[in-house]
Amino acid sequence: MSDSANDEFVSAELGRLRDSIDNIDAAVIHMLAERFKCTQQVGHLKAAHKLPPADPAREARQITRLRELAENAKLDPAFAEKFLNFIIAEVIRHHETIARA
Ligand SMILES: C=C(O[C@@H]1C=C(C(=O)O)C=C[C@H]1O)C(=O)O
Repeated sequence: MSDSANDEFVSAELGRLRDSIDNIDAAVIHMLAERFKCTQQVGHLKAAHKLPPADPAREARQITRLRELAENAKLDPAFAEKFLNFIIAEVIRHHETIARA
């Protein structure tokens, strides 16, 4: 293959893969937005019934489940756990804000 044909192939492949990455990123954002809509409702329910913002037992069950899902999907389970903990920390922050309001 000539250099210029090779450059064209590489740039078409990069474009094709980046189009998929952009679609996946959009799906992740939409799914996260839906998740936060649910967790906001949980926050209001907890505040109305004087329940604590965090539920460590529930979190432990989610982490076990997500690590297993990650392993089956060939995703690093440590990364999956860090990602879930990052999201949960933000949810708990929201719940604390709702409880104070
Ligand atoms: C959403 C909840 O509140 C918190 C946030 C969680 C989450 O984002 O998944 C899980 C447990 C709680 O610490 C819940 O209790 O279900």
